[in-house]
Amino acid sequence: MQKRKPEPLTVSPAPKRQKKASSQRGKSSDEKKNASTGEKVSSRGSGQVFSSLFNKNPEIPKLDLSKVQQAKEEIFSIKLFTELKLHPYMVSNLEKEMGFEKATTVQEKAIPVVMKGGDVLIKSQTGSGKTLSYGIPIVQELQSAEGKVQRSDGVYAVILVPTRELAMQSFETIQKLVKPFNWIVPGCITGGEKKKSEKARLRKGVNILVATPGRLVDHIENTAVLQFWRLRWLVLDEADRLLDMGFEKEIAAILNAINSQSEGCQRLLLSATLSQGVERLAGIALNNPTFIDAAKDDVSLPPKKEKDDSIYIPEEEMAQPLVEEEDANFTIPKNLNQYYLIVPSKLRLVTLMALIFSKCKAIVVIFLPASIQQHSSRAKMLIFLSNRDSVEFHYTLMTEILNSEDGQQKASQHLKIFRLHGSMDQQVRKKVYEEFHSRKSGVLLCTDVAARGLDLPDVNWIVQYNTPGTPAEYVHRVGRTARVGRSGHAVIFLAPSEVEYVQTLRNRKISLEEVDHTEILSTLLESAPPELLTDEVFNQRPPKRMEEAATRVQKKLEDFVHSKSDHTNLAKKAYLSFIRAYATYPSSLKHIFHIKKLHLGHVAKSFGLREAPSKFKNKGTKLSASQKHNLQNQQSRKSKPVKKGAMSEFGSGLEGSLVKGKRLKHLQRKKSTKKRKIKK
Ligand SMILES: Nc1ncnc2c1ncn2[C@@H]1O[C@H](COP(=O)(O)OP(=O)(O)OP(=O)(O)O)[C@@H](O)[C@H]1O
Repeated sequence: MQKRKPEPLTVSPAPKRQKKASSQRGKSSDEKKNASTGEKVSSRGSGQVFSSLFNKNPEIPKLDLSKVQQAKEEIFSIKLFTELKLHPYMVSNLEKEMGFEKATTVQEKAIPVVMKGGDVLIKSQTGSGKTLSYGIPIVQELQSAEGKVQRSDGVYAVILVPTRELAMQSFETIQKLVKPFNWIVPGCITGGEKKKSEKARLRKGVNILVATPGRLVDHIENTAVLQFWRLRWLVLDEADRLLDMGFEKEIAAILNAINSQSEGCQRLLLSATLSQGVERLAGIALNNPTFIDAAKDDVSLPPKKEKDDSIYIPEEEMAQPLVEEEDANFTIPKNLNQYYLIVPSKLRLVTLMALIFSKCKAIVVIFLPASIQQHSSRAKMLIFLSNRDSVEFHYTLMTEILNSEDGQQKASQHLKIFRLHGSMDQQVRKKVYEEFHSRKSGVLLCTDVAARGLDLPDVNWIVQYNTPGTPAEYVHRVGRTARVGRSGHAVIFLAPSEVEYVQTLRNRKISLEEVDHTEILSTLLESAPPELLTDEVFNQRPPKRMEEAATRVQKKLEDFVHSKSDHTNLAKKAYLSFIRAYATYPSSLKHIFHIKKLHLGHVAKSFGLREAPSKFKNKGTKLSASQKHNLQNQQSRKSKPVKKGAMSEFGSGLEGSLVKGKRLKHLQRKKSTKKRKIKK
């Protein structure tokens, strides 16, 4: 049977304006008709009056936007790896073991430049093969070094990445690359793993070290065997993220430790959203770097800057947030279809459920012998949420709603839900990631811990249920699909007060098509699980209209939230975290994402709550002085760098304090004694 691709969201003309529902005044207390749907809704059953979803919603603004011409970047070059002057074993490994014959554009441009030496900044779209663009030259150089590399030599290359999952992924790629040169030993150290076993591996010797910043600082401070005398490469993958708020102290400590020991290594900074802001670091840590933009033909040599890389980097110098350049254009994968949904807050949750059911429901599960059973092409979906509490709430809601009492998934569902965020136990995080990575379908509810770098095969839908902080993070999130030339879809949910974000993206040459949220809701009629559409309050008659179906599903969700105090507390916690996260948008986006533009009662409904929790309860959208004070406190706390010991969202395990002055002086003293260079 022909595999069906999940059809893209239906793209419809700009949405019809919402009809203002007539008031329901004068109705009897327990029998009300939903004015716009005619649906009889009563307070029987759940003991609560269930307010209508479809009245008193803000107008849906009509956007007449012309398409913008997105920046183009050809993924593949015409160059074969055989033409890049690589060791024959390297080429056959790439071809036979990894299945790659042709270099991607960024690999063709970067590999020769990196092999020449000198610092390099590499900008190329998500999913374009940047890992190999630094991995191949490093392994190529190490395997050809005179005086064969010994494990006991220690670290020749450090590869820094912002998350544990990305560290594991990059480490696995390096492991594949060194297969023909098994005397070169790679290693990986990340927060959450056992420090003792990492120490043991470092003691035995690691030549290419992949690490998350927090854990590397920890070992710099506490593992004497970790030395940088022979370091030849320092790679910052997702460099703009590593140099942004939250990692600046660790990066400063790492650079100082390296500068105090190594004779000056080659620095490589990569990201799909590398902006000129990173040059600021270049002024401190890079030596006249070459700038490679895979979307451009030329390779630019920035102006000469004399600098002494033995300069100690004062931590405060690193503490300034990188300013995203207003005019930085980002390249979006060619085969990525991007949409936006303008959804009133009251309808947000039920619209999300409708999207999940319609994209991930079992299309047709063909009952054939397992050997030839085809996977029906249900979507494999990432859903980005603004914080861990929201992930936990939606995960609990969806898994329980879709599972029968005995925990078995209802036959009609075949919908596997996963969750991933920085507060999870590392072993659980690893198991969840590996299982989701291996599946053909399913839904991963996640925070931005999954936004960058992860190469998750078969992901074909990205749903941004909460808007990311910056356009750069938007680019990385949607970049989890449509990788290396494949196709994919991405949709972002926007409240009517947030539609200006579409223009913010357009200013970066990112063009989205509008989808009418009522069309998504209409899919409930055929794809919502039947048990969500009928119950004792609503008669068993299946709903005939979208509004009826949406009302019934929302009621089920609210009944679940109010059925147990644990559920209600989870929802309240998620609601409060959402409000707090909302207060932390960067100042450049504050005019779009401002708490006073939200109707908190409607926002509460999107967490299945029948009224806004008292802490932020208000009739209109104005916050009381104390609430404003609370939010401003939250905001100032959030904008400060992550405190030592605090768990950053990327779970980088900031347990270790930073490299102390005395340790650094000890390292510097040792610099003059022991130095040995690998001759080329
Ligand atoms: N030359 C190549 N030919 C085909 N596939 C490749 C090639 N090089 C890398 N890939 C594959 O492309 C995918 C994306 O690679 P990689 O994760 O390095 O991209 P990236 O540019 O680092 O993405 P991101 O910006 O999201 O971190 C991986 O599955 C990788 O195995």
